[in-house]
Amino acid sequence: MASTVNKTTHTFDKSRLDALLNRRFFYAPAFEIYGGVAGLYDYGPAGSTLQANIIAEWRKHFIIEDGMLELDTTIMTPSAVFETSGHVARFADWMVKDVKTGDVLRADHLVKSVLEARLAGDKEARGQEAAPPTEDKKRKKKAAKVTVVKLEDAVVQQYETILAQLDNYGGPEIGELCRKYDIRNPDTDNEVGEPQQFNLMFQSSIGPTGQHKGFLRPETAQGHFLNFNRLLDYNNGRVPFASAQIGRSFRNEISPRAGLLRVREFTMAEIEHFVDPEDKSHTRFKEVRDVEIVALDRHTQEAGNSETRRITVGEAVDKGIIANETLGYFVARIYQFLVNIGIDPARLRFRQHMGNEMAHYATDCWDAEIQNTTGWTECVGCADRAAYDLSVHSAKTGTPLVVRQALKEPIVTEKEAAEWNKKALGKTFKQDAGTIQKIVEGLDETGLIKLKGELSQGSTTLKSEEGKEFTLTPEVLTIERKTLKQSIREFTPNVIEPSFGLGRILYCLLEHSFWAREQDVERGVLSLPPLVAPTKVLIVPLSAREEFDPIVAEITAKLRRAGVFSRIDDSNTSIGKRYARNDELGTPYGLTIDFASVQNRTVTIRERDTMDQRIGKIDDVIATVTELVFGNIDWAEACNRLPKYDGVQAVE
Ligand SMILES: Nc1ncnc2c1ncn2[C@@H]1O[C@H](COP(=O)(O)OP(=O)(O)OP(=O)(O)O)[C@@H](O)[C@H]1O
Repeated sequence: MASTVNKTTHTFDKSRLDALLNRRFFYAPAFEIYGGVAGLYDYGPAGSTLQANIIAEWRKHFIIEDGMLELDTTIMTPSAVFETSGHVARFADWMVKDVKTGDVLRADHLVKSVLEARLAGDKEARGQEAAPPTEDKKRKKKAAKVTVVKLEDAVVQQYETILAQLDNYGGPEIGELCRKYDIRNPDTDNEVGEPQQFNLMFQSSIGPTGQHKGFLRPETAQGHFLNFNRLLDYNNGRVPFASAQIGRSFRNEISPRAGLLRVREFTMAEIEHFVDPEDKSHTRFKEVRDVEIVALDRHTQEAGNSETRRITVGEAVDKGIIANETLGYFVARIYQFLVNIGIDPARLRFRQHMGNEMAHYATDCWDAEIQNTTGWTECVGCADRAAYDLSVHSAKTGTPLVVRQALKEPIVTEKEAAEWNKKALGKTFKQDAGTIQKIVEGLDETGLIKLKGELSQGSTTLKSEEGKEFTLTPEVLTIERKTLKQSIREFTPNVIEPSFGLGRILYCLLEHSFWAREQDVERGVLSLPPLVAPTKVLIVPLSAREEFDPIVAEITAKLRRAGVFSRIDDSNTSIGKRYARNDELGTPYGLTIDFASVQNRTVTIRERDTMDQRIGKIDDVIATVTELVFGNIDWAEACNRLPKYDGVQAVE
């Protein structure tokens, strides 16, 4: 970590952060000069590099560390794929319409915002917020239409229970809540109609005829499943293995109003870990057993509250709170990744899905939620999807998507088996022969024993699905007990899926990193860790005089060779202003080049958060800053190596 600095006195101000992100072009509404489109954003240089650095760390942390197989599959997907996966029927959210204006709102979000606003109004009425409201609180209050009204205790309790269980409700239940609690459109105060489902996929057509329906994918997962056989082959036919993909996804969100937290086009990073359904242990689980997370489990929420507990991943798996080791392994690795890139661990929790919230086929699901000014937001989903996806694609296409495993010890079993006299079968039953064989193949052990008994008495009668009857004799069919040796085990693997939304993570990281110095509240500082900061080192020559050029060139080249991304700021403003500008960009270190640099070959290094400055010989400072950037040392260690700069001294 770079430094310790007291940022606690600073009150977070979202409007200042938004202004900074816009001013420094981290991101901005797309097509702005055409009026923009809700839920579409462009990233500028700082935002793009920040995202690229988060992705680079993601690749290192997951793909390289666990030898995952990387994929890049298509976005445009034929309709059949999403019909089979269930997206065409079920990838939908509930929306409600304002009965007078026709404005469309996402139903669960409406209930949440209205009830939260009422609870905030109640809290204020009860005088629990003694401190005078800050600008930010006033702004939020206005946006959420908070009116200060004290509620009955029982009503407060009901609202809290509803909010804890909101993700568990379907459309009809949400409709009932709207009526029961008089939930209206906050913008107009009009009533809203019954919730209706709205499919979130963007539809398109492939080719000029318009006959081949397609969709822009709403997640990258299907590309992994459809390539399963090739991936399995690439992995020498063995499971477990994981595939990973980083790419764009598209969702036609109902009313995206939360900046990067809810957009219509975004970058996802997804892992599909294929595992034997009978053995979901993980060989590296012991390495993460002691990782402690804040967990909000299913039972707590279903009982109507939101109390969390600290628990190690090891204990959670041992007690069956997290379903299996592989899921636990990923929960821990997700925690480590998010904290490494700078997410505040005090504002990170893992929330388990409730029964109704989870897809019907999933066995367990945990969301990494990050707290920000809008509340707790799911940023990573981590689900055990069982064998659902591979099974449905296999059934639809007739392509087996299975693992065949040679058994160490063959399994020997005794079974009743049908023995056909094919000639007699064909002669007697002609075109019905196939149907008859199918009926017998479909019988279980008990059915075959029954048949055997009947045949031993002379004949048996079978009935087809259509109700046609066939009488069989021992001349056509006999049932015999046989010893069978099975040396191959065939199974459909289960899938554990961690799914990351990079925009949500990036935005929460910006919120967690943002603060302002007491002496300069107008400007902000982004305390991004060097690992992800867009620029690692700012090179600041005292002025644009030519005599500094050779040293600037030398330092730039040496940093480049060391793999440290730097930028030069030789603009015509004071050094203080140049540093302030780069504090806003999150640049962790600055090197100042002045006349002493030319005379004595010294430079000063400044740390962003403390503004502490140290001085040293050029090569020593470059070596130190390189180690700082790569996280090998912290600022305290840098201070041991380099003396404090008091503004005048030179270094021998
Ligand atoms: N509209 C969106 N904008 C930005 N990121 C998104 C959006 N929808 C999903 N994501 C990201 O993709 C990840 C995986 O998607 P998933 O389908 O689990 O989300 P979800 O449960 O549909 O999210 P929500 O309930 O918030 O709509 C999420 O954890 C999130 O980070």
